[in-house]
Amino acid sequence: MTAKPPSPARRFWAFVRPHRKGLVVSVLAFLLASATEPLVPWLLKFVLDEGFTSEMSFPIWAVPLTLIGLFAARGLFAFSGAYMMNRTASRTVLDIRQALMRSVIRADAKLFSHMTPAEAVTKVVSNPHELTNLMSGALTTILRDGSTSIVMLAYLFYLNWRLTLLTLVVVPVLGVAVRLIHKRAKRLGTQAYDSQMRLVSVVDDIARAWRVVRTFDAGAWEAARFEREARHLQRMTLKNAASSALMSPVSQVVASVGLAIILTLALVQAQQQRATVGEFVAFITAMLLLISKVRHLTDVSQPVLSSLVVARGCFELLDVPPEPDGGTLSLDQCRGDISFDAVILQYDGAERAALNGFTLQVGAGQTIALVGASGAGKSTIVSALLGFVAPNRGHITLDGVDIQQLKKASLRRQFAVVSQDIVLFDGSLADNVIYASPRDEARLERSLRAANLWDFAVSQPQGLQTLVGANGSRLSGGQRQRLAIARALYKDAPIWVFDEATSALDTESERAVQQALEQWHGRKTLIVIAHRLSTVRHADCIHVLADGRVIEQGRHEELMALGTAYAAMVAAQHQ
Ligand SMILES: Nc1ncnc2c1ncn2[C@@H]1O[C@H](COP(=O)(O)OP(=O)(O)OP(=O)(O)O)[C@@H](O)[C@H]1O
Repeated sequence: MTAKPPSPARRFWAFVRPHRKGLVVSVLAFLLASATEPLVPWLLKFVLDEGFTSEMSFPIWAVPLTLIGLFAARGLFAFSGAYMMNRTASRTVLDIRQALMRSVIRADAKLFSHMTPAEAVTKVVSNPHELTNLMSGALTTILRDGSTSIVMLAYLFYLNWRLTLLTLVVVPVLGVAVRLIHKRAKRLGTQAYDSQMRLVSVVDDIARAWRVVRTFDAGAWEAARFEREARHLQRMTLKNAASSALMSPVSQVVASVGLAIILTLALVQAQQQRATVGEFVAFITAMLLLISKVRHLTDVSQPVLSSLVVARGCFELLDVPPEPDGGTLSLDQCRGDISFDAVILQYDGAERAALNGFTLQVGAGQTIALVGASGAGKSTIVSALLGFVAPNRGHITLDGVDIQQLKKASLRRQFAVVSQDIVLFDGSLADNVIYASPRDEARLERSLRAANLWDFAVSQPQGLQTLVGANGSRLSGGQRQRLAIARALYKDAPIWVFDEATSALDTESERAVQQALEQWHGRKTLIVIAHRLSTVRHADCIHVLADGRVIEQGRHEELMALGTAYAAMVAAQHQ
């Protein structure tokens, strides 16, 4: 059983804690700023009392100087309080964002099957800011009105401790009412948060698939889908706000009960000649002031509640289990011998195994091809090789070592992969090739030339610094693929995997890439997956897959001579 995660408030505090010194300074500055407030009327009273007599006990210039000094001190304290509060808040936001991002980067791949990219953006970028803003706003109110409330309460005790103590009987009643409202507000707040995440995903879909939306003339349909979700969110937000807004009237009614009790008791006391009218008036005035301050304090509960809901939502990411690190062994640079031994692999929830007794031997430096109908299991082989999915049975080895014994990072270092769905980053051509490696101009040129993209790159006005747009939107399909190929080549890993990597290339580009790859033949292990069979005819061995296992294997000429599955596929493509 997994341990229950700490409450959102506790977690938030854990992020604020390292910056608590700044918070304390901010609180002190705010308190000092509010302590200067009574000094202004005091100064006026002093000037009026002392200054308008025949003998002044202070020089005239001292008055404007003290007044300006007082305001300057107040300004300084208020500024320092606000600055330190913002400093603490912004540093806390930074820490939360970093922790959330680390968690996403390390997360088990399952996370990405249910969290959309836009949800991740909201949780990592917006939520920490929103949460911290709400909390610091609430804290400022608590400091301002809380300190005055404490002073008022002390004054009330001083005036009449018995009556004050009696007033406090309403506190538990107020507590119960607040608890009930909180429970409802928390439930509604969570529903509103979930609804907001769904809305974010709808926007993500529409923005990402804008071409499809327009091609299918689905604008109205998407607008309706958006409106449904947006209206739901609006209703939930309103319900939540209404529920929180109940707090103020409920607390006032409860407070009025307290006030009624006091009034009655005070009148009874007065009847018995135990209190003067003056004392009574002073007491009631202080009490009314206290009630108004307490009302402000109860208003704070809404932002605090909302922030806890937001905190729960984004801190969920911290609980996502990280991807297991794999084994303990580390490989520096493997030779590139790969073997699959009777591997059975079935995805969670799938009806049948994607790999069903799959066996494969690849010698270091060989070029092998995997061909077969769609869904035969070719990409699953790549995922298994990279440790994204684990076999249910059988073994996969790299240079004779079971990959389960290797650390994931060490395993993945051995591969450069160009996958079916090209992913490019919103940077320049060069950034996309170098990606996360040290920059080496000669290697960059070599990779771009090998991918047949060099001429295009240097013909651009910005050259290698040409921006490719979001996910390479400014490039053609073939250019995107060639850029991904260049990135894989730049990585200079011992094993290259090209999963339908040249499907969008014209014949000339494809031939150029193939010729470039041939130069590495014998030095790199190359696994090519292709539907276009002309791409793989020169491979050292072609493995034909069906239903998760190899049904025939051999060189192109051998398989053609066999005249079975492969030959039939070739014939079909020549029709
Ligand atoms: N994440 C997944 N969860 C469940 N089933 C999956 C998952 N990925 C793939 N499959 C299933 O596993 C089988 C093999 O899929 P795989 O992607 O390996 O096929 P493929 O040979 O690469 O196909 P294609 O040529 O179309 O890319 C398919 O039946 C597919 O539906």
